[in-house]
Amino acid sequence: MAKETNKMPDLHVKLNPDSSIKHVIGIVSGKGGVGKSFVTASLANQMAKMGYRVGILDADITGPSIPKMYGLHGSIKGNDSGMYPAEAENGVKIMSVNLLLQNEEEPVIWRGPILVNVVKQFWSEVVWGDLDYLFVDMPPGTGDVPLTVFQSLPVDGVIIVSSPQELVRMIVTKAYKMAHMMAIPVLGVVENYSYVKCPDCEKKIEVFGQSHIDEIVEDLGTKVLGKMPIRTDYANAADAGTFSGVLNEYVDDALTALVQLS
Ligand SMILES: Nc1ncnc2c1ncn2[C@@H]1O[C@H](COP(=O)(O)OP(=O)(O)OP(=O)(O)O)[C@@H](O)[C@H]1O
Repeated sequence: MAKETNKMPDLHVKLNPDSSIKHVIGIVSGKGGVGKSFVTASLANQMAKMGYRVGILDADITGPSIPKMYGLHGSIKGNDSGMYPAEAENGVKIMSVNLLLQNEEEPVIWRGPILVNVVKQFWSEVVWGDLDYLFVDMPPGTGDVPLTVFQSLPVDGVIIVSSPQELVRMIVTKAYKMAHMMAIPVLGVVENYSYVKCPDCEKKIEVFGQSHIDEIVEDLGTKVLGKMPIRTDYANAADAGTFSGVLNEYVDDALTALVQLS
């Protein structure tokens, strides 16, 4: 009789043979619209500026916003080795379903198993080349795709993005616990929309109310890696497709955590 074992099966997918990736970082959030893609792209830009070779795997298949932020459209080429990611002006390599669609305004209405396979293919069939950091922009929540990324890719750590709102404790805790259950280290939390600075008097106005993130991270045993204000100049750059020129100055602690992985 076969011996019973408690060991979980290894579901890791093989990386494309023409690629080598030193660190895989998941950017997650418990709920939508908190600025996950914004934080992903901000970290990618800063790391690229520091001289690292950086890519973004857009795993937010049904709500992809990364290509538009960088002004990229349907430019994916392929050959027998695989698909080649698009390259932003600052050298960040990007793979997203929006770059594969003939009409990027067509909605992606795919069931979970198909979404999951696309994410795996973005790992196994994309010729990323040599990268120091691959950022995975996850869909919000704790569904099929985040689960697949955690099980199939060698994720070194996750950064949770949140906003200062009512339900934040529950939402951040869920994202934290999911990573913990998958044995993936949580590098910390970036709070977005923390405040807006009055252009006349420089006063910080907490539009979404007082932040509780410091207490929440302390309870969880993790740390705050940045508090980002609402910045219309950054938002305009994202809308204009010129985000590669944005060097977000509020994520320094996240950059330090990333560099320390090396
Ligand atoms: N700090 C900020 N200042 C100004 N605009 C911001 C900021 N953060 C995010 N935005 C804008 O808010 C919108 C939502 O951000 P983003 O797409 O990054 O959210 P998301 O969490 O990835 O969304 P989804 O859950 O749909 O994937 C975008 O238009 C983005 O440019």
